[in-house]
Amino acid sequence: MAESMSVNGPSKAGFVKLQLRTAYGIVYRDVSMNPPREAQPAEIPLIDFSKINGNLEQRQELALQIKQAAETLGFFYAANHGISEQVIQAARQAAQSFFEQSGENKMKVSKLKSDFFNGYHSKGTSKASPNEGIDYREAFMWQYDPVYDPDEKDLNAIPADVKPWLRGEDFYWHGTRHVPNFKNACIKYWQECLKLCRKLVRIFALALDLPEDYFDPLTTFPGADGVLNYYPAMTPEQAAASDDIGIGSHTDLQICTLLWQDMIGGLQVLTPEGQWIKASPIEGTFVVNIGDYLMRLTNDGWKSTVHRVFNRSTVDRYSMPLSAPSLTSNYHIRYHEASIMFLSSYTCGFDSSTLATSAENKLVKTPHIDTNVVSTLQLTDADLDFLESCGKEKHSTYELPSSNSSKLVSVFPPNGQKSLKKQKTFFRNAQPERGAIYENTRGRLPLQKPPRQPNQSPRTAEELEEQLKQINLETKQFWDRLMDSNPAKVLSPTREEVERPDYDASRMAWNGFALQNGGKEALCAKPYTYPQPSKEKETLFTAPAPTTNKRPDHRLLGEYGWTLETTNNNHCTTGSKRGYTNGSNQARHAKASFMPPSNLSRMHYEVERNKEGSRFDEW
Ligand SMILES: O=C(O)CCC(=O)C(=O)O
Ligand SMILES: [Fe+2]
Repeated sequence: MAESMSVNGPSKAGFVKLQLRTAYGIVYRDVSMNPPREAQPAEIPLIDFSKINGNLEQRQELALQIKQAAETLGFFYAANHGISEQVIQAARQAAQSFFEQSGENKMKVSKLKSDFFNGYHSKGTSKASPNEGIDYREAFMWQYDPVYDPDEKDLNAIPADVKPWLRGEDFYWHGTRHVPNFKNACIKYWQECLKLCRKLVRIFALALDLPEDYFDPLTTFPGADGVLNYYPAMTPEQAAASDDIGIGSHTDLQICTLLWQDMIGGLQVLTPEGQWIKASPIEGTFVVNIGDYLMRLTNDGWKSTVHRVFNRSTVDRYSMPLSAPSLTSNYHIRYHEASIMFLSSYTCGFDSSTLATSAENKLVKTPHIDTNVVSTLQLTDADLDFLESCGKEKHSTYELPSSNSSKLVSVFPPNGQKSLKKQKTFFRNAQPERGAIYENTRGRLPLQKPPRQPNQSPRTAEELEEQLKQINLETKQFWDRLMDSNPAKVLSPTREEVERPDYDASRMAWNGFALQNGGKEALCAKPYTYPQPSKEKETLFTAPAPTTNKRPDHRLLGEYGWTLETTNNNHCTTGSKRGYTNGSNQARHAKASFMPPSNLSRMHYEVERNKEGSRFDEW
C-alpha cells in the first residue's frame, strides 16, 4: 500500500507517472524528474537502539523516536542494534559464496522447486513495478521455520491452525550443503534479526500506547522471511545502456523490514512530494522500514513508504533484509497473501497459485488498536452464531469490505482452508444487505478508482451492467499493458478489436487473451469471469497448455500474475505447481490461475491440451 496515491490524471510538469502494484491494484504516483538527493536526518533519522535493552523510561524514549520516524517516512537507521558484526559478515560471506556459484548450481535450489517462492531467484525474473525495468538482482529466500526459532518451540505442540501456514522448506538447505557455512550463517543471522524484531515490536506497542507485550502472543509463529539480495556489478557500458533497476518500486508487506546493506548504496525512498531520496549506507546500522501491515494496523498513521534499489554500480552489491514479523501466521498471512497476490511476480514470498486458493477473501482480524473505525458493523445473532460455529470470537467488531472505501481489509479471523467456502458465502451474503461503509481513510488520498469486489455476483441488471462496463475498461487497460510489455505476444484480441468504440469483452467470441507462447502454441485465458446474475460459479474454459519454459514467456506471464499448474507433474519441467510444461506432448492437462494486477478479481482456468472439444479449437 503506497502511502499516498495520486489519481490517474496527467502528471504536472517535471513529474512522471510511476505505477505501483498494491493491494488495491495498480496505483499511480507522480514522481519528480529531479535526480535523487541525500535524505535529511529528519527524514530518515539515525536512532540509537541500545535503549531497546534499557529500562522502561529508555524504552519509552526509543518508542517516541521510532513513532516520529514511523509517522514521517517510516524509515530510520538503527545504530547500536546489538547484532554482532561477526554474524553479519558471516552471512554476507555466505551470500557471496552462494551467488558466486555457477548458474546451474544455483538453479538446484531454484524457487521453482518451492511451494512458497523459497530458494534461488535468478536475475531478471521479477519486475516489482510495471513501468520500471526488470529487477537486476538475484536473491535467495527462506521463510520462518519453528525448528530454527531462537525462542525455542516444542515442535510437537504447534497449534493445528498454525501448521498450514508454516512455510519453511528443506530443499534449499539440502541443495546448499556444499556451500561452506551457508545454512549455519544464514540461520544465525536470521535468528539474530528475528530476536531484534521481536524486541522492536514491543517498542512499537509502547509507541502505540499499548501494553508493551500487546503483540507478544501474536508473534509466536511469525512470518519472517530471510532474504539475501545480490545486485551484480555492471560494466560501465552496461550501466550506461541499462534500463534495469535493482529492485523496482514497492512497499514491504509485513510489520517491518530490518535491512542490512553493504556500503555500495542504491536504496532510495520516495517522499510524499514524489522526490526520490537516498537511504545511503551508514556503517554499523540497519535500515528499518515500516511495512504495509503495520500501516494498516495503525490506520495509516505509520507509513509504509515506497522504496527501490536503483543500482548502476560497477561493483557487486549485497543486502540482507528480514521482513518480519507478521502476526501469528493464521491471522497475518492471509493479509500478507491478499496483498501479495497483487504484487504478482514480485518475490515477496508467496507462490501465486497457492494464493489463488488461500487468499480468496483477504480476511484478517484487525487488532483492537483499530480505533478510528468510525462505523462498525453490528452483526446479527445469526451472524455471530455463524462465527462461533467457525470457532471464532463472538463479540468482536467486524469490518466488511466496502465498495467505496479505500480500505481493503475485511475483518474476520480466518479459519483455515476448510471453511473458506463458508467464509466466502458469508461475505457474499452479508455484504449487500448491510452495505457497511467505512470512512476510515485517515491519511489516505482517494484512489484512482474504487476497488472492485472480488467474485461478487451482481444482484440487479444495473449492477451487472456496471460490472461489465468496469470489466471492459479494465480489460482494455490490461490489454494495453500486455502490448506495452511485448506486442508480439498478444495474439488476441487484436488492437482493432479492443479499440472499437463498442468493444465489449464479454461478447467476444473468445473472451480471452491469447498469448503467443514459444512459437506456435498459445495460452489463452480470459481475465474475468463475466458476471451472470445469481450465478456464482466461475466459468471454465479450455486452451492448450504452453509447452515452453522460455524465460521471456516466463517473465511476461509472471509479470501479469499467470501461473500454470500441471496436473501431470511427471511431465512438468519443474515438478512444481507453478511450473511450465516441458514441451512434452504428454503434458495434457494444466491448470492456470490468473490474477490481473489491476483489480481485485482472481480466476482459475482449466487449460487443457489436445482434448476433444477444447474451446481452443473455436479460437
Ligand atoms: O536491497 C535493498 O537495499 C532493499 C531491498 C528491498 O527493498 C526488499 O528486499 O524489499
Ligand atoms: Fe523492500
